[in-house]
Amino acid sequence: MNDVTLRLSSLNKTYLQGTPGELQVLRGADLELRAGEAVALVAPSGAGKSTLLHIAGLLDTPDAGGVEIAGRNASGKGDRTRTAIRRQDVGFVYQFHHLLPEFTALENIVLPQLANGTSEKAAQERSMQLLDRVGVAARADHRPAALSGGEQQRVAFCRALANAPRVLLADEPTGNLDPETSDQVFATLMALVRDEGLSALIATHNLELAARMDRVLRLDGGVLRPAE
Ligand SMILES: Nc1ncnc2c1ncn2[C@@H]1O[C@H](COP(=O)(O)OP(=O)(O)OP(=O)(O)O)[C@@H](O)[C@H]1O
Repeated sequence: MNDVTLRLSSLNKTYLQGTPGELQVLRGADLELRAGEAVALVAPSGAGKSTLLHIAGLLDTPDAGGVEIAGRNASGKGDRTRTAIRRQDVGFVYQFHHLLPEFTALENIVLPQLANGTSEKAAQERSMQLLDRVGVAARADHRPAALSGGEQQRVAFCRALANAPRVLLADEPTGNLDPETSDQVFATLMALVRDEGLSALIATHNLELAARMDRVLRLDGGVLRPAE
């Protein structure tokens, strides 16, 4: 059985910049993320973590190499296919919550489900279950500005998982929180990842958090290697 939910093969990415010209960020990066596995991605600032996550989540394209998500090959596919794969099987979490400010916490989680064809009733139920799991159900009707930083990030996790993706990609998901809140919110994220049987690739500068995951990979010189 093929239980690889995210496969990155020989990814290359070069940015064209003014001076000195070209910057090669990825030089043959490979990754196999298995079902239910949480993997930390560590690297110095500017090494290419966000680039790798954007390519893995089909928000950007590599110059060469392949991306396969939940058994579907996205390489060389058009925007419609890539968007469909992304909507169904990829959830994103960023350092900042990026919730829509004019909608409530609940609505922020319901909306991506409606966009994916889920009925309003089912979307509401799933959203309330997720909010309950992260301990923010009592704040369902609050807008993001009326939530604490930790609560905002918990709601952002729920939104990322709204459509029950197979793969979660997170870029410094607790990087904007104070250490104590970061610790608690990270524990909530890991519990969600485990409950949902997700595969997660989580970029972090925090080596203590990285050590709580199943594996730690370092992005170094444009390739991924197991961290020492
Ligand atoms: N669109 C772009 N055009 C040109 N250069 C870019 C572009 N996006 C990123 N870069 C450069 O590529 C390198 C890698 O950027 P990236 O954001 O992937 O790094 P990162 O490891 O996520 O960094 P950080 O930890 O600081 O967020 C950086 O030197 C950055 O300046």
